[in-house]
Amino acid sequence: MTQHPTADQGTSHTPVIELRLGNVANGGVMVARHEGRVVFVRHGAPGELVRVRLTEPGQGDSFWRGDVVEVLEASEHRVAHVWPAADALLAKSPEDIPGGAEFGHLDLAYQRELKAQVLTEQLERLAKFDPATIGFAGVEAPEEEREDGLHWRTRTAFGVDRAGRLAMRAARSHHLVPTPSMPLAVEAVDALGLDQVDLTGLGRVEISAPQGQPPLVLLVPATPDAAGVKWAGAAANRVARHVGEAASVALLTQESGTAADGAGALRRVSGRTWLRESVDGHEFRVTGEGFWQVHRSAPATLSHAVLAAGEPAEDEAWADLYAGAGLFSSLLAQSVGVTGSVLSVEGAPGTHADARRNLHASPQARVVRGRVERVLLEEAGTRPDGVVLDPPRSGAGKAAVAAIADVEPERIVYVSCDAASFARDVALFAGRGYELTQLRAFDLYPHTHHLETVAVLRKKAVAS
Ligand SMILES: C[S@@+](CC[C@H](N)C(=O)[O-])C[C@H]1O[C@@H](n2cnc3c(N)ncnc32)[C@H](O)[C@@H]1O
Repeated sequence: MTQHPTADQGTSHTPVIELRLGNVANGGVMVARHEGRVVFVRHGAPGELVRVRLTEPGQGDSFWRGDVVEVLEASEHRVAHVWPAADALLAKSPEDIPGGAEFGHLDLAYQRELKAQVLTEQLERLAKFDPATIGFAGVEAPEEEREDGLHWRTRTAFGVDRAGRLAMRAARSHHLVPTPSMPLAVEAVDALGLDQVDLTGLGRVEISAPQGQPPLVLLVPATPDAAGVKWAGAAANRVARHVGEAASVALLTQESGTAADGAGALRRVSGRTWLRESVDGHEFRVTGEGFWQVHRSAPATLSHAVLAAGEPAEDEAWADLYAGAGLFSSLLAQSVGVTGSVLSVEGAPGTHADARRNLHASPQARVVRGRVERVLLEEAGTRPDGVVLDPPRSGAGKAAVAAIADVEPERIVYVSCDAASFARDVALFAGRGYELTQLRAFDLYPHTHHLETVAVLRKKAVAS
């Protein structure tokens, strides 16, 4: 049926059209076609017949984007949204929907099916590789998951709206939506009641809430100049008074990029500026602005998957690249023992300092701060038994893949949180003679489109 975008209920700038949705694409959108043009649609499911409000469709655009506003024929996998505030069918406008729960209207098992389809499609398209050939069995639940997939985020970042309220950004927008409650976060986050505090003067509120420990509330000024820091300081005092001893409060006063870059100056307001995490009896200090896995089960789930994939053994030499606070390095150090070695490489200063402390009692671990691609240049010819890499969402990229391939590890364990950059890097490794031999995927971001993969790459056997 041919339909032209039509004005809908007086909102002439946001036309609504009827579409039959096709497959899921990377980013959690469904692909549909309208008069030959591709439309990427949020909040739907494959096969559904829906009415879609287009987002600023230009006649010259090669594709359009839109949001489901009404479901005419529903998928059998559609359920009541787990977070009513993020339900596109209840919202007045897409600008009123906080981002970060774009699969919340689908049952959990089906969310995992869609994630497996995206991973397969990315590997086929970017690496010309069919993961079924190595027995890829779909996306697994994390260890210790709740049936409803809620309350898993131990790290949650909020914005602050003009009225000084706790807020989250709408997806693909700068619009801030007041967010007094966040059901994907562990319960300790809502329990702080920061929606009752005037946060004027702050630009960001990052809450880290490890299990069994008081949370740390990290506050970032709305503007980084001296006046902005003063305003933020007053807000930080209000937060500290409100939470009392239930949480620590710190102010990040100088930023470069994100807090995880660790380049900021962390000022203690109350309590302490760091957290203690523990995994399988290993204790980790994590500085306020440092990296730690987000899902409460992620550190254990991923550590176990990495050890099972790489099988590090006594006496072996391993490298842990993009090592964060040393999560995998610690477990590798235990596996290789004092007669083995682990090179642990992390770029962010605060997180690197954490790794140094966390690996202090492991003389077999060498903790180096620097960019992976640079540090590995100095390791040429070392030929480690294994390398673990866990890069940020953008992946390792050409230079780091080349540097890893140059040291010729026997096996590579690649941990990734992005299907597209992972598939691109698999293709780069293939160009250097490494092939994918194992692949597991974990649903460490329930109700979002994200997933985590743990893969093994090995040098292809050369035919004699
Ligand atoms: C996804 S985290 C992984 C951390 C760790 N494996 C864990 O599970 O806790 C990626 C880490 O890589 C660091 N990083 C990003 N780019 C880097 C680079 N080019 N060289 C070294 N480290 C980098 C970040 O600071 C961050 O700590």
